[in-house]
Amino acid sequence: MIKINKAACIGGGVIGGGWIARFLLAGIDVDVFDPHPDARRIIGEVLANAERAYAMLTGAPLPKRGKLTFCGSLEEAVVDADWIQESVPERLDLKRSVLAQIDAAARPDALIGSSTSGLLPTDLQQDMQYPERLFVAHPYNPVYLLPLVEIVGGEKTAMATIKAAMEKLPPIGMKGVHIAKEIEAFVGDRLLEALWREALWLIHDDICTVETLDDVIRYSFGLRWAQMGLFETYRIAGGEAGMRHFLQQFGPCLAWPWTKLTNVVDLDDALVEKIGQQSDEQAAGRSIRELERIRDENLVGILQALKGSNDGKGWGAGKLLKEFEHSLWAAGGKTKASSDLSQPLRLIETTVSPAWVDYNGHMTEHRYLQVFGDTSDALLRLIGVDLAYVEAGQSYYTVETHIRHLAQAKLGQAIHATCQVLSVDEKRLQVFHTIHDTAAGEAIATAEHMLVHVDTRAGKAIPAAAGVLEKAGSIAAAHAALPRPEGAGRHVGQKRWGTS
Ligand SMILES: NC(=O)C1=CN([C@@H]2O[C@H](COP(=O)(O)OP(=O)(O)OC[C@H]3O[C@@H](n4cnc5c(N)ncnc54)[C@H](O)[C@@H]3O)[C@@H](O)[C@H]2O)C=CC1
Ligand SMILES: C[N+](C)(C)CC(=O)CC(=O)[O-]
Repeated sequence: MIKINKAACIGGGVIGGGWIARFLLAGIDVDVFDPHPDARRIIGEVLANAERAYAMLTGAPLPKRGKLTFCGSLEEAVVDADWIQESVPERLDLKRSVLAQIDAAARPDALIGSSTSGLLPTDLQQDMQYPERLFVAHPYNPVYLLPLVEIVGGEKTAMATIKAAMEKLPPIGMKGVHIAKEIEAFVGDRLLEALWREALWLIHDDICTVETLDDVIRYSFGLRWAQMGLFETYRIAGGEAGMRHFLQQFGPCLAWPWTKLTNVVDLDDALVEKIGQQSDEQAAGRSIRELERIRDENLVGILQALKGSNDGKGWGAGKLLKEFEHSLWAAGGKTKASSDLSQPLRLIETTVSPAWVDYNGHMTEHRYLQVFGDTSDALLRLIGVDLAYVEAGQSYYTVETHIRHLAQAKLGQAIHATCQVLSVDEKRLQVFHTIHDTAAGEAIATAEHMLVHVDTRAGKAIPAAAGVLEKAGSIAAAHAALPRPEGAGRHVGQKRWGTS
């Protein structure tokens, strides 16, 4: 994969801030220029929310966060970047002059993406000396969670630029779609604008309030659209007769006066105030950052559900997340545990995600096994059982587990897991893991596992490779000096009634 080495973000508002978080969390250094006096605070808050979301999104080993530098000038920010993302306000004159400035200061081979929601790249590249490297990279808010980027070239954009831009998105967890012809608002915003236009008329005409309108979306087709688009959904809606039948049945309605799509509502003061008031009521006092956190939790839950769909192969944005995690394991999966073997190894740091919480309001039991499983995986990578080892046909399988629940883990709580290796021989690895409350340090749960080394193709136990045994053996030898964990070797016991 062709990676971005250094990014520059010009404009760090809603969208620029999202790009900054996306790059930094993918391990890329980012230089930022935004003259807004509160730029550092705003970007800091967006980044904090993004980090919170990523802690819930994935247990895969994220690279070390990139370095964030605020620059005093645009020129300073772009000078050594290989991807420059312009996200200044949506005004053609402003964008043109900013892009000309970027063009003059950037490396000749730098890619220059514009976040514009609808301006034509041909218009944006007018004042550039090297317009062949300019393209639209239109993202969706929040940029750090939603993977799509519409890539649109202008008349002077080189095909090599489009190709390079498309290739650089998967390593940061994003999906580029190349829009074949430039058109104002591209594809996504054309669709959103049609919906928005209609929505504004429905509020204007007092057909419903903003809350009712939003309920209509989020309780119905909004749920559908996260996993299948318009056409796949309508194919199913055509029943066994499929898409052709659907078009025959519902196509004629398009000629009926069901929409006001071609009329533009007058956003006069009265309508702005009406929508503003209804929106304030709907928000019920929640701040934008609070709303962002709720949105992010929901998006994380949806992405995780999609990752597990389709017989575990993943579906849509969930499949992309699965592939992204696979690349993270392959690249950074070499667990960086402390070399201090005089303590149990601290292997997993995570946060209790909303999708992990059950009807009792705390982390549900199978998620403990997930964290313990991740801890075993981290240990395995540490001793050399990485993706290459597994793909070559050998691995460890867990054959026995005993979990104890000692305290509760609540939503959003930071937790970490440690591992003490109890014993190792040619085929077996016995480990004792503990999940801790990171703030208080107390143990929340423990798990003892027996793992057996297998030939995965033959499906039988075989000795592990010499290098693996050597690494596991040295950890086990050091851990033998530690006190045997309280709870090791326990089974599920039951006191008899009436005995003390
Ligand atoms: N807000 C959204 O939902 C989406 C916006 N976009 C596009 O992203 C771009 C930015 O929009 P937002 O982030 O929403 O706007 P915003 O108003 O939140 O942020 C714009 C930022 O640009 C900064 N800025 C202004 N002049 C500048 C200059 N000369 N150099 C550097 N920084 C400068 C401002 O201080 C501000 O922080 C627009 O082109 C917009 O169409 C794209 C997708 C979604
Ligand atoms: C409102 N908007 C046109 C700026 C929206 C977008 O461009 C995409 C999005 O995130 O909805």
